[in-house]
Amino acid sequence: MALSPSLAKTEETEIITRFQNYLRIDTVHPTPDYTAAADFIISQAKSISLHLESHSIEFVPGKPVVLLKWIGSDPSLPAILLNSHVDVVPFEEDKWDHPPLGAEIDQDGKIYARGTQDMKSVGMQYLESIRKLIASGFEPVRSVYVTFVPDEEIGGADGVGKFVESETFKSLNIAIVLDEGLPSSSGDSYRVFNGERIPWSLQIKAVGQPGHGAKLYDDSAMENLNKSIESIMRFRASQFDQLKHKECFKGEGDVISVNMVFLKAGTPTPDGFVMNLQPSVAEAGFDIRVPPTADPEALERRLVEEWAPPARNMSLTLWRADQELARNQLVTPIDDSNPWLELLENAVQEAGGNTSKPEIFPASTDSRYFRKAGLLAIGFSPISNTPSLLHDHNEYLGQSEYLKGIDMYVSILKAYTSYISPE
Ligand code: MET
Ligand SMILES: [Zn+2]
Ligand SMILES: [Zn+2]
Repeated sequence: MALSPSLAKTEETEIITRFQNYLRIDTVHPTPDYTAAADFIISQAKSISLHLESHSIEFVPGKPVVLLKWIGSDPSLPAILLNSHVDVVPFEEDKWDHPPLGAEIDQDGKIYARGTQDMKSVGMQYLESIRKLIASGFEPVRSVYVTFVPDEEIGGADGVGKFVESETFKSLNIAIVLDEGLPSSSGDSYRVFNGERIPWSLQIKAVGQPGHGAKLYDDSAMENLNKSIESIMRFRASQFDQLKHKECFKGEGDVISVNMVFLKAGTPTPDGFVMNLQPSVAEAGFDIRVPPTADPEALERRLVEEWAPPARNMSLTLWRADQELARNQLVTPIDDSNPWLELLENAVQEAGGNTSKPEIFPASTDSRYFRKAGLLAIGFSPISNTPSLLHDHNEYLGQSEYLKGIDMYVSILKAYTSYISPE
C-alpha cells in the first residue's frame, strides 16, 4: 500500500534528521570522537532491526571499526561489504557560510556540513537502504556487511589497514567491496571507480651558502631549492597539459599530480622575517598522486636526479601510503571476470540513473587496502548534479540527492544480494 503524502513526508524528515545527527558528531581530525560515532551507528543498527548484528572492534585502542552483519539466507555464498570512513578533514570555519558541524539546510534544500560528500552521506545511505529493505520484508540471499572505519583521511593504517589483516575480516568471505567515489556534476549520471592513484608525500631540502642579503652567491639554499621547484613545475605543467588536451582522453586520475603544499625557509621575527640574511637551509613539500599506469621507478629516478640532486646540495624524504602498492598498483578488472560492475550499472539504471565509464579515483581511498587483500572494490558515491566539494569550504549535499542515493543502494543491494554466479 502506498503511503499517504504526509506519511511519506514524515519518513523523509526522519531520514534527513538522522543524517544531520551523524553529521553533527565531531569526527574531525586531528581529534575525531570515534566513540560518539560508534555509539550512534550501533544505536542506528539496533533501531533498524534486532537481526542486524553490530560489533565494535578496536584493533587500535580508541579507533573502533564498527562492523554490522545482515546475514543472508545462504551464508555460504561470498558476501557484500559496504565500507565508509567515519573521520572527516578539518575546515576553516570562518570561510563557511554555514557552521561546518551544523548540518543546516538552506531554502534550496542543501545540507551543509563537513562529511556531506566525504563520506558520512554514503555511510548513512547504506544504513537507510538496509532499513528500507528490512521494513519491506526483503531477505537477502548473500550476507551484507557494513563497516564504519576510522582514520581514512590520515592514511588508514590503523583503520582498514588493520582490519584487512584480521582473522575477523578473513572469516567474512567477501566477494565485492563498495567504497567511496566522487560526485558527478551532471544531471542523472553517476561516477564509478575501479582503481586509484597512490599518494606520495615528498619533502625536499636544499642547503647552500648563507650570508649577507646583498650578495649574489652562486650556490645559495634558496637558489638550489628554486631550481628544483622550477623543474617540478615544468613536470606539473606537462601532466596538466595531457588533461587539458581532450585528444589525450585522460581523466584526472590518469596523470601524475604534483602540488606544492609548503615552503619553509628564512629567519622569522615577531612580525615577519629578517630581510638582509640569506638562509642556509630551504625546504618545500609536495603532494604527489601516482596513477596505476605510471612507472613509479621512473618517477623515483626523477626525484633524485632532477628534483633533489645531491650534486645541487639537495636531499629528500619520501613517504608513501604503501611501499608495495606504490610499486605494484592494483586495479579492479572491468571485464567479464567481474560481474559486480555490470550489476551495479544495471541497478543504478533501474533506479533512474546512468553510470559513466569506470575511472581511476584521483585521490586515495581505503579501497586500496581491499584490493591489496585480493578483493574486487568499486568506488561509488551516489551523488549526481552536484559540484565536487570534498575537503573544500561549504561542502554540501542536496536533500533530494541524498534521498535518491538511498534508492540507488536499495536497487544495488537487491541485485547484489540475489546474484548467483552462473557456474
Ligand atoms: C595520506 S592518505 C590520504 C587520504 C585522503 N582520502 C586523500 O586522498 O587525501
Ligand atoms: Zn573520503
Ligand atoms: Zn577525504
